[in-house]
Amino acid sequence: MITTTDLTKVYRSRGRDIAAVDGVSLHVEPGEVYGVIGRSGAGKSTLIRCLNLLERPTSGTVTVDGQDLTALAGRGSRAGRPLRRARTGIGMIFQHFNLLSSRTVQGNVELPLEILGLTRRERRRKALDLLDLVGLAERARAYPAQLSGGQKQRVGIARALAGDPKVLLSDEATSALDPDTTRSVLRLLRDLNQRLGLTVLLITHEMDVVKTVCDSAALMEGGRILESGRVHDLLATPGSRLARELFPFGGEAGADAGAAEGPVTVLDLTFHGEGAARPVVSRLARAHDADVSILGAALDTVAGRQIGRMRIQLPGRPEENAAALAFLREQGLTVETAGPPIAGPPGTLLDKPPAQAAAPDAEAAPAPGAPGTAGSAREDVR
Ligand SMILES: Nc1ncnc2c1ncn2[C@@H]1O[C@H](COP(=O)(O)OP(=O)(O)OP(=O)(O)O)[C@@H](O)[C@H]1O
Repeated sequence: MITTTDLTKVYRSRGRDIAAVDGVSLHVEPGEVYGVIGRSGAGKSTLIRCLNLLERPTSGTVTVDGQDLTALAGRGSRAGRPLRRARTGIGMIFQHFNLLSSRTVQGNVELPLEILGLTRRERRRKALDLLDLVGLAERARAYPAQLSGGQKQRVGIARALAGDPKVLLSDEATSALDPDTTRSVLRLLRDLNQRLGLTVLLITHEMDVVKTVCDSAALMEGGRILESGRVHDLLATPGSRLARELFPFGGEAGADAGAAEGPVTVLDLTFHGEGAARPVVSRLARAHDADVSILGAALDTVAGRQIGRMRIQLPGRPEENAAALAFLREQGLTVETAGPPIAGPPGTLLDKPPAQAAAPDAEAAPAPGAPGTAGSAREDVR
């Protein structure tokens, strides 16, 4: 539904060129919720503004619903007619809602309908339908100042849907909202995505947003995409920074490992699926007479599916534990041999260089299983 090819946006500032977006190639499937996550300055806002040609890219292409927008003339408010028409198929919502304070809720939703040339009656009917869709029909006559943040964002969403778009772009739409309101707005986005078949591309600095609502995600840094893919595939990818950020292992992973005598093997296990818990670790201990230490564990729901992660330690070098690794893989777990124990709080990996290329020793395979303790906390990578 959205494809960018080698998209680049260079700003010239104080005699220096800044590549805010640097060769980004993304592919967003129809009907998916796709999150681009990164810290402040990563280039997310510039990227999203290039997608609907609010900013004209320096080079590269943007195709939305089969149409190459970069081939159409103009940008921002100076877009030519074909680009303006194409833009009606792309709704956008903003962190600070961007509502007109002098207009009622209904008036705000009617604004794009006026521009589209609907009659007063058509506008009224459509605006009320849209407000109903976002659960705000009874506040149609209120003014923005009389609404909560979550209600304002719902108005923003209703307004963004006025042109019956196939694509909704969300520019940090929940960043100004508290966690409960964030969840309810994300639920609404997911609901609209499913009911209307709407493709949603959102940018965010909050891992929790990706974890709650995204089917796919990309990690952006320094204008580039470092990693991207389906969230569940990323969770099964050894060395994935996004997976580690999305779902840290929990506890003080690695805290005890340094105390071990002699060489050890530290393994990161990922359990997929919602089947009954299988006591894989105790079976491993029995079958291989292994002294297994659990260094950290967490169970959580990511993109609607239950996932468990666990870090364990076995005595001996990895080559001495080959049979144990094979046993774990036979159980359908994704197994990654961790390097030296990783200490430090979750949420710090985005500050580090990209992960090494995937180690060859892990496989994605759905399997039931349920390790340890509570899920991870909200992660803010800004
Ligand atoms: N109009 C501009 N002129 C010059 N530099 C710009 C302009 N807009 C953005 N930049 C620079 O491009 C880089 C990316 O900025 P951008 O706002 O896209 O990042 P971001 O990930 O959205 O961060 P934030 O969440 O803080 O908005 C930054 O270094 C920023 O200073």
